[in-house]
Amino acid sequence: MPDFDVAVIGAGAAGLSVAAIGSGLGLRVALIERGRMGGDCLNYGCVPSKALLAAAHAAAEARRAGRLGIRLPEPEVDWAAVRAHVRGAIDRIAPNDSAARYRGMGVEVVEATARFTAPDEIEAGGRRLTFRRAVIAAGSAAVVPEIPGLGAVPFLTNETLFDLEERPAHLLILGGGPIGLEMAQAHAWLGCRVTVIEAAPRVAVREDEELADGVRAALAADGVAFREGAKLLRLEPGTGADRVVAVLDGGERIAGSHLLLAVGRAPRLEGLGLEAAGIEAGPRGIRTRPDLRSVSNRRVWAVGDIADPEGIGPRAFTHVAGQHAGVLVRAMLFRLPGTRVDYAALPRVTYTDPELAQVGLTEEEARAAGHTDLRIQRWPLSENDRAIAEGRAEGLVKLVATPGGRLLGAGILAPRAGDMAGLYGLMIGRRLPLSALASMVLPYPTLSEGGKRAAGDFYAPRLLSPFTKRLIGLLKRLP
Ligand SMILES: Cc1cc2nc3c(=O)[nH]c(=O)nc-3n(C[C@H](O)[C@H](O)[C@H](O)COP(=O)(O)OP(=O)(O)OC[C@H]3O[C@@H](n4cnc5c(N)ncnc54)[C@H](O)[C@@H]3O)c2cc1C
Ligand SMILES: NC(=O)c1ccc[n+]([C@@H]2O[C@H](COP(=O)([O-])OP(=O)(O)OC[C@H]3O[C@@H](n4cnc5c(N)ncnc54)[C@H](O)[C@@H]3O)[C@@H](O)[C@H]2O)c1
Repeated sequence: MPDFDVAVIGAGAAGLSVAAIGSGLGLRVALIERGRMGGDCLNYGCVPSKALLAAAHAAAEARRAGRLGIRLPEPEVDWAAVRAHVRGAIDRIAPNDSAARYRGMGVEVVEATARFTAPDEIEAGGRRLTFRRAVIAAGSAAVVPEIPGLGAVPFLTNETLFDLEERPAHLLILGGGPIGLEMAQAHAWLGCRVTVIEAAPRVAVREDEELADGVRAALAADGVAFREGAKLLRLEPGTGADRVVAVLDGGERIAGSHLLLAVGRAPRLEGLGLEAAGIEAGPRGIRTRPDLRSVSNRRVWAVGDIADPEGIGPRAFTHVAGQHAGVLVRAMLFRLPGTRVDYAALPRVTYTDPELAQVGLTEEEARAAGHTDLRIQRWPLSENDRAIAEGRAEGLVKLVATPGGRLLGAGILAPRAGDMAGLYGLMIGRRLPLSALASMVLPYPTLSEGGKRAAGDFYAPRLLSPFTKRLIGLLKRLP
């Protein structure tokens, strides 16, 4: 008889969900965590980054109130108080993820590093735990790339950025993905000089180009400097307050006070003892089947940032960790056949202002997936009454649909775009046609009307066609 029905490695978003559901279903669950309960999202990711953005946003709102006729003095940024706000947000949520709460649920929380010692055994904190099923939820960590000179300069990652005691005078950010862009805008709004160095031809390179251009323009207006398509040759120690110098191909030298690495994430595979348990993994994570079961050890499953279902690489989001937990419970515990991860309606949001939300496929992704004939429906916020009333009319809703009106993807560039994303996820997931959105009654005036107008436009050519006009001509003669 194994010690545990389920042994979970990692108490981040993914592991916590699995442990809570498992113990709720009456299973004997061990949850092993070597660091802070709550993992990256709570301690070094979503929560501190959104808390910092909220503080920065308040400063930005004060500065731009002038567009509405309200002139305020330049806001004073109290860095220590901003940090206290960020810490306070983490502390407020932490009890939900705490060891005490999970022990109260009946979970055996082991505060130690876990490593497999056999296909059905884990060693943690000097204990050997046998299991019926193991779930690897060890997450991912910031990539520290091999750049000449990196070892000789101080650098930050998401694990150290939010603990900075002093406000950076000039923050150099390597990488223009969601972390780089969110942190660029937050720090610019908080009064730091910011330069983003991006190797790809443009920042937000995975996002729809039209929408990404809008994000870049907004950040540039906030004072963020960009070097796109830049090759960083080496890093050198600087002098005085400028502690880091980035030397680019072409000779440009950019001196900054701090350097943030935001060049992607790597699965935390090291030290897990995967070989001892015969668990296959690659650079993108634990190789699993679409139902998240390891391809090589039937007792083992993987969820969250560390899982690589079908070799497509991780989708590193907290909501994906939650989705994985749901799939795992159906496949591993209820053994429902056909259960699999499905990313067709997956949302992702870059929480800049305006936010960039994408649900399902971008136009480029849809074409790459073999949809050669697409209908692209756009609605600019400059045509949205609420956006105009609020003086925030830069942005766009862009729908990607089949010629028959099936929605494949929706991109939104707008304030709080993420809050509008759910509707499109539901449409794609339930295969609802654009007519469902076009005929929906939405409250006026709201930004969400933009999507309805974009969907309505899809039917406009048919509605206003000569055939319809002839039909109306006939119908009007009826008594
Ligand atoms: C700056 C930043 C901002 C982000 N913002 C967002 C956002 O706004 N929205 C969003 O959806 N996602 C966001 N993310 C992504 C999100 O944080 C991750 O997708 C999510 O945390 C993944 O959860 P996880 O449980 O897979 O891994 P993690 O949260 O990384 O948890 C894994 C846990 O496993 C533990 N562990 C690892 N190895 C071992 C071992 N051998 N033994 C014991 N314990 C171990 C680790 O200590 C860790 O606590 C952000 C990420 C970052 C870095
Ligand atoms: N809002 C959110 O949901 C949110 C926020 C932050 C992070 N995340 C998750 O975390 C993941 C990681 O975020 P990220 O921004 O670190 O990674 P990313 O992989 O999304 O972006 C990294 C960027 O760095 C660039 N890059 C790579 N090497 C470089 C180099 N040597 N020099 C210059 N640029 C280089 C890449 O071209 C890319 O544009 C995201 O993909 C996402 O899944 C989500």
